Amino acid sequence: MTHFVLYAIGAAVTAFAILFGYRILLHPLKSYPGRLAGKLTNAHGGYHALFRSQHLEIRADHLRFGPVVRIGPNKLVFNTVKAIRDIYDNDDKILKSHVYETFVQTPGVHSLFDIIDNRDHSRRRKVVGQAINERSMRIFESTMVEQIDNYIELLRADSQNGPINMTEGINNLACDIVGLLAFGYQLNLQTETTNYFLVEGMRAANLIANVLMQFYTLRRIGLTSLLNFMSRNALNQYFALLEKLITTRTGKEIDAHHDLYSIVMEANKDAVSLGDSIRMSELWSEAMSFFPAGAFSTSGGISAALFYLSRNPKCYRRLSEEIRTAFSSDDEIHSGPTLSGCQYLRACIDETLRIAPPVPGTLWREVGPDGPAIIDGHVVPSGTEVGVNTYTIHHNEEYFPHPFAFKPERWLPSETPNEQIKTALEAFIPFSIGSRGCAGKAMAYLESSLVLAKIVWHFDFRPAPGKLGDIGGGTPGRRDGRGCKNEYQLYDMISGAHDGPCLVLQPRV
Ligand code: HEM
Repeated sequence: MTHFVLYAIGAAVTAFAILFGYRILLHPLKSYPGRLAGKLTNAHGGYHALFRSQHLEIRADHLRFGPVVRIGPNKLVFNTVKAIRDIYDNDDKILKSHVYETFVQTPGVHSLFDIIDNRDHSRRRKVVGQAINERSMRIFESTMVEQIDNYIELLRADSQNGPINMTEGINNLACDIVGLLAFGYQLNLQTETTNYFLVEGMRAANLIANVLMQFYTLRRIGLTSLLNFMSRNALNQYFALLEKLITTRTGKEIDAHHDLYSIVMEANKDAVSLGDSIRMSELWSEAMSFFPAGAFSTSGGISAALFYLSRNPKCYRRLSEEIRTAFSSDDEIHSGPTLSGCQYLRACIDETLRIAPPVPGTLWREVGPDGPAIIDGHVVPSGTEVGVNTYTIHHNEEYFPHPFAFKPERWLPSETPNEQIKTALEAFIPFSIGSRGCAGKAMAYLESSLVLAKIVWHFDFRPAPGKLGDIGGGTPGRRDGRGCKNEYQLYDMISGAHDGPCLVLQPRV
């Protein structure tokens, strides 16, 4: 028995020595710079994903090693605009990485986000995209505004009780909106705690999914099944709610709401073949994916905008003046020429999405079987995972001078030379680009614009006094990329988790 154990240990040590030796000395990516731990194993990325700090690590790696870094045995990250185009706008050679399989709960049931095959994806996107494109938003806007108005009234009441940490309320608002869009269902997260477990569960699931994406071997060896078993009570609660959402919705007429269900059911009627229609299981998996994709991201952007506005009085004053001049009453705040004419508002939103991208990580792609692919002049073999880290490129001085300064003016043609704006736009990828870029961009801008315009119209606000006012910023003295008091901290778990800002709000009307 003892001999057997010794042989097993010896065999394992030898196997690892051979594997690590290969990865360092013979691997096709051997000449790329990077940390030794990353070159040896993806556990390195998994570790940083667990601490939600991979975006900070990757930025530090680029500062140390240059524009191309090997951060996993088979992974390269780039930090140039050329690489953005070569990776994310190159469907012939580059696919979504296999690590997106992490999101597939039931084999064969995909959502838009995790379909790997480009043709399958394109078919699905044509249908699902209809629920969140500009046209759909024109119909859905009144439902969205109703939720935002509830939020403003709750804020008004809460503002009497002292400073408010804005993160939770905005997150609940965004989830309530997505619940209505995805299922035509009123989750009431803003006013009740009954369904709150859904948000907490999805946050935990996001963290786990990100760790598994970075260290995919854990999924291969069955960790997902183990985690599902360990969290079976939470999962049962989740499935019970899902069933309720589904039965409530399917119990109503198709056109009872303008939501994903009505849009998909209508599209299915027109489907030429069975392959073109969306199965029920796929529809509901799609609907659930709207929460992390559409709610956590949008709420992250809005919270970050409030953080930066509250700390940059000049920007805050300029935005208030713009909004309060453009709209003489709350009722006037809706989509249309006046809202889209609020250029400073749009500049504030874009500057927030740059400085605190709600999806701050690296969106992994994989060089497909028709490789190699040429990425920023590098010949990258098939099977290699490649990406650009959004947080890092958004803080690359070459494209964004003074990258840690909140400067909405950098997006205004009246104040910044066209050439500089063009350069910035090429490196600006909060929604990613290409065929796999965000399908909900129109919704994200509409929701962010309405929420921010309404908050600024209804309230004066400033950071809470004392320690509360520091919530959301970094901690001076920290040397891990979180040392800046005036930088909104992102905790990368696909969509970035965040906290604060904590504000004192004073109703104006
Ligand atoms: C500020 C808010 C938002 C940001 C920063 C954002 C960002 C992104 C990014 C970076 C991707 C690409 C993900 C990848 O390649 O893995 C993406 C995809 C996606 N987003 Fe958004 N998003 C936002 C809001 C929304 C909203 C409101 C929705 C509506 C439900 C939405 C729905 C989607 C969907 C369905 C995809 C998958 C698209 C595809 O693969 O075809 N997003 N988003």
